[in-house]
Parts: sequence; structure tokens; C-alpha cells
Amino acid sequence: MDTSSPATIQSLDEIILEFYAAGVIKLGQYKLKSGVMSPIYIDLRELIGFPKLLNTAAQLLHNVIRQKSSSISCDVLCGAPYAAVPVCTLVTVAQNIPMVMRRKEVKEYGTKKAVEGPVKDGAKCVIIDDVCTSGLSIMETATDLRKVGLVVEHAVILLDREAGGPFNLQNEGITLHSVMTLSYVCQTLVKSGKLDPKMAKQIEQFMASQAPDPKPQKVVNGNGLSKTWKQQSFSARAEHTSNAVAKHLFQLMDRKKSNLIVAADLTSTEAILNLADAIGPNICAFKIHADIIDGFSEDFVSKLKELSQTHRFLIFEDRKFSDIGSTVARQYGGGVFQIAHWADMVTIQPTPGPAVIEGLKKGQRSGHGIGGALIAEMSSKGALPNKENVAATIQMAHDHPEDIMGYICQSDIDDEPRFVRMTPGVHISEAGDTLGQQYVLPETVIENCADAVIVGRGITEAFKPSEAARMYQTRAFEAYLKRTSQ
Ligand SMILES: O=c1ccn([C@@H]2O[C@H](COP(=O)(O)O)[C@@H](O)[C@H]2O)c(=O)[nH]1
Repeated sequence: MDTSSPATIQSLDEIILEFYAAGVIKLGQYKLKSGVMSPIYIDLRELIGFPKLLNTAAQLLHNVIRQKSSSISCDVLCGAPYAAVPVCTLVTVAQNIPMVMRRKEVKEYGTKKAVEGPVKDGAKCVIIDDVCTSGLSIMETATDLRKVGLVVEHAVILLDREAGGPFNLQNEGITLHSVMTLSYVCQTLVKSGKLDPKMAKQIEQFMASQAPDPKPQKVVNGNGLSKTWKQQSFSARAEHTSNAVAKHLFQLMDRKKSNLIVAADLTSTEAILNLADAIGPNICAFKIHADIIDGFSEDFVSKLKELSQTHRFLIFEDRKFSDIGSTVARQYGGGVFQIAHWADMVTIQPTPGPAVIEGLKKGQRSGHGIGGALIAEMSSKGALPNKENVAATIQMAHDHPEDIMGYICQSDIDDEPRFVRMTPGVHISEAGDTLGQQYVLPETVIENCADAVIVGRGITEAFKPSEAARMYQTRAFEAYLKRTSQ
């Protein structure tokens, strides 16, 4: 996403708000081309009623071409019919770049051309479009342009709905560049009070449900060899998983530049909520133990959920479910804590076997699979080592990819990129505690196996928890960047 000049981040936000005021961004229930109902609809055709805004859109699009001029070469433009034709015409006039027009319906008379305008064999044509969902309409345009000899390698759009467009187009040899993403638009509307955080969460869930199915990716390192799971980026791995929570967490870690999960092992609801508010911007997930909290209540849960929406983090209940299926179904879906109603992620002990997962599925409340993290290895001293158990745990995960989002582990136990590895027992002082907890540095666990680090007392007992959270966030994310650049 391009957020630089002339629209700085601030002025891009202002433009988004103007789009909203002009009715270009609509909230409600709208039917998409695919027939799917969407809680948000972006109709850039409305821009033709607002000449100033139309011109701004043209400037934003041209900025992308200008700023990426070292990679995008552009002899001619083509606005994808019909919504993008007016805005493309403005770019043509303002920048003196010729334009061609693709006809959707070829005339039965006259020249019968599918592409009108200055078509030169081998000329580089950049497609301009308003919104991209799956990339299909850009692909249709590219097919016609290629048929007449134009070379299409880039498309520039105003808004990416993040439903697989860039990935699908890349497979067809087209790099997609967008001015903004749907998540950024939602974020801006929430910040300005135009969009209720609850509604934003619904949109986020809708987007996750629309995200593409995992597709095999050609992921190779500098030597042309297949990248191991450790070398792959979170965004690439999001494409590999069919677990909605893992996909969401991978995308969140990538966007927030945080692979820090805090373990908020505090007992007062007030202290927990204050911590969540203070460090929310630095974390991807907030882990609690509901059963150690004094005065756990519905009110506490709703406040924590509100904070999770404001700061965009997942709520992680470290319940370590480990009973027969029927008991687990009740522990998860009912009882004092009603965990299934508020936890995005939960930990699971694999010892009962697959029945524990079936029990959780029975107790679940969300529409998607449970965000189950299987405990493969524990951090405490003397934790029972058993290779057979680890192998069986991996098998359980592989047999339940819709419900298992990843592992709690201490070493590199599996080659499969789709699972998120989370490692507790992380502290910048490796001394450990007096009750068997063992600590390792964030850099070491990321290098060993962790995608996300789980840090408890390193943050909660720090003199300034928010500064400590920032420090762990930076160290863990930099270690991840280093690992993926190898
Ligand atoms: O193997 C495990 C599994 C879970 N935990 C949990 O993580 C945190 C660690 O807290 P620190 O204060 O950073 O020690 C805590 O909630 C444990 O229940 C773990 O430590 N090891």
C-alpha cells in the first residue's frame, strides 16, 4: 500500500473520510458481484459526481506509477471498463500518457475492435482500476490487451479488498499496486469514530472468510531451493493455512509488526484491563488464565473484547484443556467462564487424544474452527520428554487443520508452514524462577522454532510494562525478519 506524497498518512486518512462523506464507502449489507453479502461496499463510480475527489483519486494512482517508476514502465494506460475509465482519462490528460480503451462488448459493425486507441506491439500497458477483489476483472482486461500485442505486467488500483487479488494476478504475471487496503480504510474509519469497533471486527471476520483458499506457492530462497517453513514470511504462510485463526494471526503479525504475545498472569481485572490498554498496540495476542482472575465477570470480558478490537489483538485463554470430549465441551462452551464466547485461541493438552478436539468442536460458539494451540512441549524444568507424544501431537494437528492453529513448543518439531509456533519461557534475563520455569532469550527461541514469543513476567513485572512490551516486540520481530532473510 502506498501512503506517501502527496497524500501523507494523515492526508490519505482525510481523503478516506471525504470518500466516506461522499458515499463512496458504504456500510450496511451489500451484494457483491459474486453474490456474497458484504458488510462494507466501496463504490468508486460515485466519484464521478465529485470532480475534485475524482481528480484526487487520479493523483493518488499516478503517484504510485511515479514512485515505482524504476519497476513500472508505462507507455500506455488502460482504465478497466467501465468504472475506471473516467479516472484513467484524468491521469492520461494530467500526465500526458496515452490511453487505450477496452470494449467489453465488441461491436458487430465498423472496426469490431476489442481495444481502441494507440495499440503498438510490445508497448507496456499499465491497467488502472478502482477496486480489486479476486483480480478477475483486471485479468479479463489484461487478456484482451495481450491479444492485441500489448505487454501487461502491472496494474494500479485505488483499493485492495484483500481477497486474494495480488496473489491471483501475480500467478498471471501481473503485479498489483494499491493506494490503500480495505483494512486501512476500516482502521481509519474506526479511528475517526465513523465505524463502530464491533462492526470493524465483523468486517475483519468477513474479510477473513473471503480470503483465498490456501494455494501452493512457489517459495524459493536465493539459491532457488524451496524455502523451509522458517524462512517463509508470515504473509506467505497465511496463504498456506485453512485455519481461520492462524490465517488471521499470521496476517496480524505481519501488519502490526508484532509477534509478541503477552501472558497477563495478573489476578485483578482492573490491572489486566489497564495492561491490555497500555500494551495493546505492541502485541498480537493477549493471553490470560481465566481461573486465576478475581471477580471474573461478563463485564470484564466485554471490556477486554472492546480493547481487543480497538488495539487489534487476539484473546488467548491458556486453559490447557485435557479431559474427555464431553467434559471439555462443557468446560469450553459453558460453566463459569463461557470460554467459547470470548476466546479467539485456547491451549489444548494432547494427552486425551483427538477426542479433546472433538469436545471443543462440540462446545464451540464461533462460525469458524476453534483456534486450538496444541501443547507439544512445555518450558518447565523436568517437563516429560516423550518423542512418541510429540509425534502423536503433530499427527493430531495434521488430522485437524481446520481446528488446530498451531503449537506451543520449544523446538523445531514439524516442517509444515501452516501452523503457528508459539513459545513461552521467554525473558531477557535467562535466570528462570524458583518454581521450575526456564527462560530463553527472544532471539534464541525465534531462531529455534518460535513464530511468536509468549512473555509474562518479563513485561508484567517490568518497571514500565509498556516500554518492556515495546522492547520485546522489537527484539522478537527483528529476530523473525532476520530468520526470513536467510
Ligand atoms: O510450556 C508452557 C506453557 C505455558 N506457559 C505459560 O506461559 C506464561 C509464561 O509466563 P512467564 O511469566 O513469562 O514465565 C504463563 O502464563 C504460563 O502459564 C509456560 O510458561 N510454559
